[in-house]
Amino acid sequence: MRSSMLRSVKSAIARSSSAAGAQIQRRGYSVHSGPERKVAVLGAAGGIGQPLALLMKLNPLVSHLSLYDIAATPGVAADVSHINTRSEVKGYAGEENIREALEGADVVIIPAGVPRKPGMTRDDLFNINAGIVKSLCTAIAKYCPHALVNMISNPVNSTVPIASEVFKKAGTYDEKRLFGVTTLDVVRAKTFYAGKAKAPVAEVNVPVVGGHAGITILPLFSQATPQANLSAEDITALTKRTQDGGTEVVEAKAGKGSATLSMAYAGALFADACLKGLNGVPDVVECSFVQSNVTELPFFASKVRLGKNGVEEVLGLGSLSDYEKEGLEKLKPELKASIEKGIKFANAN
Ligand SMILES: NC(=O)c1ccc[n+]([C@@H]2O[C@H](COP(=O)([O-])OP(=O)(O)OC[C@H]3O[C@@H](n4cnc5c(N)ncnc54)[C@H](O)[C@@H]3O)[C@@H](O)[C@H]2O)c1
Ligand SMILES: O=C(O)C[C@H](O)C(=O)O
Repeated sequence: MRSSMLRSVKSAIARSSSAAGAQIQRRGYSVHSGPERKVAVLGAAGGIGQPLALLMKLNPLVSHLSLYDIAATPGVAADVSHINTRSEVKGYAGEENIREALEGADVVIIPAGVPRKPGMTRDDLFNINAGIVKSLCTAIAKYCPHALVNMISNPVNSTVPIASEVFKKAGTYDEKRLFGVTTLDVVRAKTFYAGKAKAPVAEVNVPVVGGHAGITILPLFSQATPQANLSAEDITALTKRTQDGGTEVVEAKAGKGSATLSMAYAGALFADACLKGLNGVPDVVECSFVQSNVTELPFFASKVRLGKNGVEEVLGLGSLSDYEKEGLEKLKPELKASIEKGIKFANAN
């Protein structure tokens, strides 16, 4: 009697843990734990940093989670560390601790820096965030030069070029290891398209190319799947909404910052893809702002195949509609200027 009860309890536990595994898979996380991987989040006490720390703690691919900020990280780390998942969590506060925070990191995610307020552009953040990114990348070059760097801090169109120049100066630059995180643009494009096309959102795919600010964000709805017969007006409205998605959130938050929760989700998805690539999972493809030959611009967001060394292949744009071709030509001058601004800053300071 007792042993049959024990058997039914055991099978109930097995059923519920496989259901939990299936749920994790549905959320887009891997269920396999894989080799030891250290992930560092710089800016971990912030609006993005905290939920991102939570999501990375839930990721079974992470064995060590390092949470760094100029202050307040011990509290975030203590809190997150109580979650009963694989990774060991450590919090580091202050520049004197950045070495330990970074040493051994496989992936470094950077959401450090100030967010926008209503009426500001991302470029208005340049004066503060450029210096923050430069100092953090100087530390990365010293303490974990082989890590994959996921740059979230805005303006991404300039902070990625800044990082590349810092790494070049330090002699550690590897274009395969530097990524501007544009996943939130893809997440938004998928959500908005699914709504308009009345398609199941989990099945929708939309590549987003270009950069990460206003018209430099170019969603390619002509390549969206599943295909839907949307009118030109619908495509224009969807494009505009994707390009203005960040501003929509900034205005709704009315002075209390920009997207944090959706960004943490997007940042966690992109970091998960980087980890899968490092672990040798085949065919991991995400859009990202990387060094590129896809256009004449030195950096450009497009689909990228991720592998054991970071970028394995930068994929081309595929065929574009006339509307998208026009958008591509329009975005180039702005994106070029933002890239040059970043390079100039890094070399002058
Ligand atoms: N790429 C994207 O799609 C995307 C999306 C949303 C936000 N962002 C950008 O992410 C950045 C952060 O946004 P947030 O809402 O989390 O801001 P926040 O102000 O809430 O948090 C930023 C954190 O960075 C920390 N910080 C500042 N200087 C630092 C330094 N030198 N070293 C380590 N940490 C430092 C702050 O202490 C703070 O905890 C902003 O620049 C924002 O524009 C990018
Ligand atoms: O819009 C912002 O300032 C933050 C971020 O770049 C976003 O797209 O939400």
